[in-house]
Amino acid sequence: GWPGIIEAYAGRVPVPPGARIITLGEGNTPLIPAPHLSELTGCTVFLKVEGANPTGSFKDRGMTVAITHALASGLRAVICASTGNTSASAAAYAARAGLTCAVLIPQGKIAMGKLAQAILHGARILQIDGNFDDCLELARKTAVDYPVTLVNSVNPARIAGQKTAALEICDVLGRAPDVHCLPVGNAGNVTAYWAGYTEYAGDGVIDHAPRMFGFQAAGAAPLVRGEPVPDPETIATAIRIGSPASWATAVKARDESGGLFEAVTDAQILDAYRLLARTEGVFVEPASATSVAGLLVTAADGRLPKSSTVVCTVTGHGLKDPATALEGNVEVEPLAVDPRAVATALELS
Ligand SMILES: Cc1ncc(COP(=O)(O)O)c(/C=C/C(=O)C(=O)O)c1O
Repeated sequence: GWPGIIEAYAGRVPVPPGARIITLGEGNTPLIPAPHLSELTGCTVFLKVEGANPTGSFKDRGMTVAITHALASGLRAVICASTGNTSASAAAYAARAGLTCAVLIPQGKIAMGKLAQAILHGARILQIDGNFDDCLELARKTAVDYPVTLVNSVNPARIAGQKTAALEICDVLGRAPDVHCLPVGNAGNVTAYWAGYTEYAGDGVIDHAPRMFGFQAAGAAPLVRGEPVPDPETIATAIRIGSPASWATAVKARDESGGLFEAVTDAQILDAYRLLARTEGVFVEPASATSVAGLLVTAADGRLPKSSTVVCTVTGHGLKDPATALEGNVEVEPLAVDPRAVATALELS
């Protein structure tokens, strides 16, 4: 069976010699055709469904490596700031490794599914009166002063693990896509994908790397505006980040790939969120739908050439954020108990 990304890509994902590998079988996620999005855009669109990872997001790819290194270092605790998915993943992998996990999250701005994961995995959870950027600053300072390993995506082990999504896409497609769409928050993932694609191009495994199209929520789009956003706001809480830690490498990925960063509105994100679930059968959390919202916008305005082969990474499972799924999307009325009422309500007749 699939051994997890460290073993599957041994030699490309460095771990300390003799280290005990901490894995939950992450990676090897579905790369599925998206016929409806292909029809809408005139492109050949695939979805890289990262919600299929063990804790329901792409973070597991990086966390298996970061926790393997942390365990080998001899330190007994890890720490991370998180909008939710990093903390869920760190908590799971730390639990498996027998390490203590401290997570700093922005008070009141974490989706319930993610909080449930951190709690059940036994993380020590501190809600900070501030945003993600404040949490990250505090986590960084704590890791300097205390014997804890910072496992945010500023940790290179995270990037090394997360690049394997790009490798998998090339291994399955037999080529790189022309364009890769993904949501961008702290910008570790766009950095990691670019690292993976350029590694494979450098090794001659693929002829060319794709153009990287990174999308941010309009209220949290520092890379689009070219300056930090002091008070980022978006319903896509996973990418409610105003000062990406991997700013420089994200800009490098855009420029070297001939790609772009673009902002999409919360309304466009929610439309894509519903469209994905209702036409492609794929339930993702709002931040993940940002990549599809961006695909639709750039296809409509001509920046995405027709007939392109496009991969959209959808980064987290929809179950992470049940509250948003229920908001305004459900007509829940009491129903009479006779079949006629059912048929009428379901418009079966
Ligand atoms: C579902 C989902 N989609 C996209 C992103 C953006 O990735 P990056 O650009 O690499 O940050 C995140 C990020 C989450 C955190 O940053 C965290 O969990 O602390 C996410 O959870």
